[in-house]
Amino acid sequence: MGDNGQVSHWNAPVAAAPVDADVAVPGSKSLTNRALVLAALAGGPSRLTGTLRSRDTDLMIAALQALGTRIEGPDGPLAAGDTELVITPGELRGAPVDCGLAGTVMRFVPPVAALATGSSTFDGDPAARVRPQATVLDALRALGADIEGDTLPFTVTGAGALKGGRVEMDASASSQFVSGVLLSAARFDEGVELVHTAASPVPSGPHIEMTLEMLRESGVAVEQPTPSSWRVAPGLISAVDRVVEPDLSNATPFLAAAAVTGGTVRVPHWPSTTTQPGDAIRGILQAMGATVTLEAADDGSGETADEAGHGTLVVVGPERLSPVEMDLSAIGELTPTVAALCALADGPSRLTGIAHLRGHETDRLAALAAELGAVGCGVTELADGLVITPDPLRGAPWRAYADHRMATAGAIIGLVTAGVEVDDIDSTSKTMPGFTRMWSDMLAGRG
Ligand SMILES: O=C(O)C1=C[C@@H](OP(=O)(O)O)[C@@H](O)[C@H](O)C1
Ligand SMILES: C=C(OP(=O)(O)O)C(=O)O
Repeated sequence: MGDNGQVSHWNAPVAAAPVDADVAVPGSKSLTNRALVLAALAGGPSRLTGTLRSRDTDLMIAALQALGTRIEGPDGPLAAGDTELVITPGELRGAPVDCGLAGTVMRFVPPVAALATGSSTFDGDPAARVRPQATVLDALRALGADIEGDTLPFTVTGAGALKGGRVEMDASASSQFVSGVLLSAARFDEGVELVHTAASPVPSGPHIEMTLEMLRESGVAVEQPTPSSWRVAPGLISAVDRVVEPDLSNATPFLAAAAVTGGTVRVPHWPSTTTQPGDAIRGILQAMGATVTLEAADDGSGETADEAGHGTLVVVGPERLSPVEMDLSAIGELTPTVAALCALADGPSRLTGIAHLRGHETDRLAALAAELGAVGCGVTELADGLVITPDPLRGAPWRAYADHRMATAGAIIGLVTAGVEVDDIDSTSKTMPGFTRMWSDMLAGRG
């Protein structure tokens, strides 16, 4: 659903020819929302450049503003399109928080509210009320917080400080439980020692790496004594200015467009090293037969992508896509794009390790099975994944379930299947409000 509560139908356009386009994608959701939290907890003002402005990041901005943080544009009060932000921490006070459907707001802001003075009531979209939440609230309770409720809506009543210390949790349902606690932990009196108790690793490992890397950039002492435990020392979170990388997960539908039409898509400013899981699309597309290269930026500097720290990612689609067998546990966010690619491959694919996707914006395994099935693809739902057996596809309504990545998966299928009608394309505003314009620009070859 869009911000205005309207559901917007969209006839996914068919590519009349192989795509050939340059596609610049906006900033990363995950980097933006971590940077905002760290800036709100820091010892002084920070500047954020390349900020993603979308529903999820605007909800994070609104939450932190309500809790007492000043967030402004480069020339004063924050305007809707500003991507350069000046963030000045303030005394934290309780306030109502709208999480929308944003996992990062639901899981990263409660620890901040526990450090505030007064009550913060959290709520969100109907679909957010069924997303896993209790793990992070139980951890905060064990660390000294006063919290009523286990799912949205819930109330955190802060006393201006939190004791902290050692806490155990089973974070199998979401890495965001770990990231949420770690991001605020330097401000707890005793810091934190956090232990994940399940035998299998926390999913979405790169997102935890992202948290650790950004904490270190902010001068926070963080250690990982074992693969499933983390220690954050109490201390100052330094104010740092950051430039947000493009959102590589949001680049994947466009790169998939090159792959499924046998065309070419170039994405500029692709980082040569990154903690973003979206970077893994390079290897996936290669395994499926595409040609993938990170070229030096065409900026006259003469530097290689490695020297410059970024380049232009070029994907050239193959004649036929090869099927894949993959454990996607570390990069679950890419599943809807990868599943759409698999539906267009020339043999059965098996995607596993992604049981936690059942707690994403929707149960993505059930949703992908239903929608790929509706357009004629053979799909078997596993407890932790999907077996996708391609068959000739036909047009049909494609339900997005308020999930931005389900909507973009429908767009990929629609490139090569006439009559795919996405019921709620506005759901893409969660992380990419300009999606339909970017998609038609890509099809028109406008970079
Ligand atoms: O920390 C983050 O920014 C995210 C972590 C992942 O969550 P899960 O571990 O719940 O999959 C990912 O899927 C989500 O889109 C963003
Ligand atoms: C799982 C996702 O989002 P969230 O941050 O809301 O968990 C996602 O964007 O794929």
